[in-house]
Amino acid sequence: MSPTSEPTADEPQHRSPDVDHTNLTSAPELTAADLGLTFEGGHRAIEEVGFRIAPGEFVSIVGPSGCGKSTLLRLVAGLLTPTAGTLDVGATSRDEHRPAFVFQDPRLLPWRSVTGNVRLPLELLGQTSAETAATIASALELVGLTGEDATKSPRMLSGGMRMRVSLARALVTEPTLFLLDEPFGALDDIIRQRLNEDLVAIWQQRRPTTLFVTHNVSEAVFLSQRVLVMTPGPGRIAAEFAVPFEFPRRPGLRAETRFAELTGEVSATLREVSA
Ligand SMILES: Nc1ncnc2c1ncn2[C@@H]1O[C@H](COP(=O)(O)OP(=O)(O)OP(=O)(O)O)[C@@H](O)[C@H]1O
Repeated sequence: MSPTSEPTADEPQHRSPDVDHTNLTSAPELTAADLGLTFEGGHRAIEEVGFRIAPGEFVSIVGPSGCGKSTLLRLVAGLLTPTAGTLDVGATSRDEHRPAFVFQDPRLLPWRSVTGNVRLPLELLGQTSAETAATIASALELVGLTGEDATKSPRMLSGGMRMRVSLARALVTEPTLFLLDEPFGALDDIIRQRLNEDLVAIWQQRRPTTLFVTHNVSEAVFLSQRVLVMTPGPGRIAAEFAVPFEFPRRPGLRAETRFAELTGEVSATLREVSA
């Protein structure tokens, strides 16, 4: 564990021989220094947040409820503007990095089929149905949905499948910056674990710079190269943990002593900062 308020990530340190680094040229580096956000009305959500996230890195953020995790993600997405400090997403325009956001609620349009939902971001980019067919098929395959699923209406799908559609819709534009806000929080344990395994595989294949917010420490450790722990609001980054496990992450990792030990350490720190 290392307390951190300044940018500390060191890209080579997080490189793993088991991970494909070939797509890293387009993924952004994220740097924050003394970052703060005070909402209108005076509520300080986060303050003095500092980090450096390497291009293509997978970082999870854990912290007590209300500590500002979603606020931090919204700042990185450009949905909020910092009221203090600096945040650099490695480009003058966030569009350059095609950011994609996934929320706990899949937010599918009920009147559109699975394909129609996944096509939406491409339509917003002005692409026609003929142009998008192959891209949509590839996004659906990436998240484990079949051609038969593609024709279904969202109401015919389980919660886990709806989340797969939400992931496909986010991935269809091939984002280089991937932001996920507690996406699997409403799912049962087994479905959640499968989606975790699939998400790691997708990240390995595409290598977007990824920020993942979760309340679940075990999920954070399973997925990430690094876990940041935030204090209660106004949130700061109190500690960070490097996750040294090789990729791909196998389901059996969760049963290993080294996994339990690291999860225990992160949980203990979270309890400490929350006390
Ligand atoms: N638009 C807003 N105006 C004022 N305060 C807000 C606004 N949005 C969020 N907050 C407050 O800012 C703080 C941080 O909220 P945020 O949603 O970022 O926390 P969080 O860590 O993601 O919470 P949770 O884990 O419960 O989802 C909370 O106290 C919240 O009530």
